[in-house]
Amino acid sequence: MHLLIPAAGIGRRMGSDRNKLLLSLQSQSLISWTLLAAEASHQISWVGIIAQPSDWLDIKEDLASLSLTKPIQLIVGGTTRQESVYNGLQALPNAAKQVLIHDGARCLATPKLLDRCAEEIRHCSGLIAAVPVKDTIKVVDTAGMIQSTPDRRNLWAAQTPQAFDVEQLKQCHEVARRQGWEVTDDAALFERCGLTVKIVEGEETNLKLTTPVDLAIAEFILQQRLQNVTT
Ligand SMILES: Nc1ccn([C@@H]2O[C@H](COP(=O)(O)OP(=O)(O)OP(=O)(O)O)[C@@H](O)[C@H]2O)c(=O)n1
Ligand SMILES: C[C@](O)(CO)[C@H](O)COP(=O)(O)O
Repeated sequence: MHLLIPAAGIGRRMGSDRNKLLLSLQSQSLISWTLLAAEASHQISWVGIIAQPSDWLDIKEDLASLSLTKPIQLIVGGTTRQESVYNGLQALPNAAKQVLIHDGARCLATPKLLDRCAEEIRHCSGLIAAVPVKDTIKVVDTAGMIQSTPDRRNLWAAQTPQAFDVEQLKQCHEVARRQGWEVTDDAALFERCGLTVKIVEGEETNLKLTTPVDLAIAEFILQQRLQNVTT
C-alpha cells in the first residue's frame, strides 16, 4: 500500500517559528514518529512525504538517523493541504491503485490503525478513520448565536488515515480545482462528488498536534507508551 504524508504546513496555530513537524517530542521530531508508525505497519510498502523544499534538509537528517527500510520519496508541498495532497497524487508510482493519506501532524496514530485502514480500502473506494464526538456540538452564526444542536449520535470527528481509490481521488481533485472548491480533508471532495466514504473506527489518541497543549498531551501519551514497552 502506498502512503502519502502531508507535511508541508507551517504550524501557525502551534505558534512555533518553524514547521511544527520538525519540533521534538520525546527526543524525536513529530515527522519521525509518523514515519516510525509507517515503518512498523505491515501493509505500507512505499511512503511519499509531501513537504516544503525549505524543510527537506531537516527531514533528510531525520531520515538518515531513523534508518528506515521502506522506499521514501520527497514531494514538493503546496500552499494548502489540499494542494499538497494533489501534488502527492501526481507523484504516486503507476502501480498505486489505492492510497492511504495520513497527516504528518497525527504522529500518534498506531501502525495497527494504518493497517486496518489499508486492509479495509481493498473492499471499498473511500474511507476515513474517525471517532464519535464526545461533546455537544453547537452550530453558531457570525453574531455568536446558536442556530442549532445537531444530534450527537450522527457526529464523528474526522481523522486520518483516509484512504481512496487513486483514480477516483485524482478525478475529485481535478473537479475541485475546476470548481474552486476548498476543503480540509479528502473525504470532503469524495462527498461533494457524490461518492461514498466509509468510517473506520479511529483512535482517541490519534490527535492532530495543532496547538501547544496538544504537544503536552502527546508528550504524556508517548511517555506512557514508552514506559509500557520497557516494563
Ligand atoms: N500547505 C499545507 C498545509 C498543511 N499540510 C499538512 O496537513 C496536515 C494538517 O494540517 P495542520 O495540522 O493544519 O498543519 P499546519 O497547516 O502546519 O497548521 P496551521 O493550520 O496551524 O498552520 C499537517 O500534517 C500539515 O503539515 C500540508 O501538507 N500542506
Ligand atoms: C484531515 C484532517 O486531519 C481531518 O481531521 C484535518 O481536516 C486537517 O486539518 P486542517 O487543520 O484543517 O488542515
